[in-house]
Amino acid sequence: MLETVELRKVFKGKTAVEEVSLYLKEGESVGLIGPNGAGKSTTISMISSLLKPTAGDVRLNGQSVIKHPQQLRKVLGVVPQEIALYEELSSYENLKFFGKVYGLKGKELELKIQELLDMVGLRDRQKELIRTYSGGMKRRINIAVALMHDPKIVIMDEPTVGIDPQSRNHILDTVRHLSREKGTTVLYTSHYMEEVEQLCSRMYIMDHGRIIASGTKEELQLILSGEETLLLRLDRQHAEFTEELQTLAAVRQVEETELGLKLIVTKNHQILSRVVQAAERFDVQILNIHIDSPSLEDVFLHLTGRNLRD
Ligand SMILES: Nc1ncnc2c1ncn2[C@@H]1O[C@H](COP(=O)(O)OP(=O)(O)OP(=O)(O)O)[C@@H](O)[C@H]1O
Repeated sequence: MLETVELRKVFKGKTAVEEVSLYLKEGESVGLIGPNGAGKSTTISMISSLLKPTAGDVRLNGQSVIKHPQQLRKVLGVVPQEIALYEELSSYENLKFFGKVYGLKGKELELKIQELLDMVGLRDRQKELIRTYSGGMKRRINIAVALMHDPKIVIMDEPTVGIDPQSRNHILDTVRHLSREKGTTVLYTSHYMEEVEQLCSRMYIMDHGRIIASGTKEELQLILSGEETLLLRLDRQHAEFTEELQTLAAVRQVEETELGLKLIVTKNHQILSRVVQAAERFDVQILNIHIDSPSLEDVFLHLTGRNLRD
């Protein structure tokens, strides 16, 4: 349905996006995930024709839309990171205004406004001024605005950053509703892996302007199929013990986490006894060991050498 072909963007000699080719099939929800500065917003701006690519193409049903974006604009709804609402108007009045811009009127406009207010869970607050809303509520109305013209394709740029859990849940439910009930095609960018895992059937992982991996959750996990994670809960932190673990041949990565010391190791019968021996040598007590398959966050760490939210 929608695809990008080797998109590239250079800002004053600095490459922000390089060879980004991705596609969305009709009705799919696809994640675009990467840390801050990876190039997600730049990619979205090029897809939605707000920014001209240095090279590459954006195609809707095989037709280039770079020179003639009107066709895509009709079917595309973009939810930007910034809030673009009139603070001194109520959410109802904002939706009415934007609905009219899209050519809606009369009963059709009223029905659409109420449907969207329901969808984002703010029907009972519609008379209140936007300036009295929380950040999360504004974000939800921003989403409703982008949906006023019933777009077939919706692109959301990190819609849940910095908002309260209730608004976050409403936003995630809205995306599910769009996908399941309306068959909307969704491109959802985030740096929260768990959101993309929950909402999307496929994902693209982006870092330093490039797509470095893509596929379903299961396909991406195959990247680390020869490995497993060990989570060690210890009686105390011990820097030398951690360093010692890093020298063990089977250990790929060691990371201090809130839950304990996390190791990504090559599947290996002897690793547990080596870890236990090292703990004895440094007089560290292991309270608990949890063995698991690597998560998508681990895959990301493996591919990029850093955590998504570093
Ligand atoms: N208008 C611009 N002029 C110059 N450099 C820019 C411009 N817009 C983005 N960049 C740079 O391009 C790179 C990619 O930025 P982009 O905003 O696309 O990343 P992102 O993945 O969306 O990150 P974030 O989550 O922070 O929005 C960054 O290094 C950024 O500084």
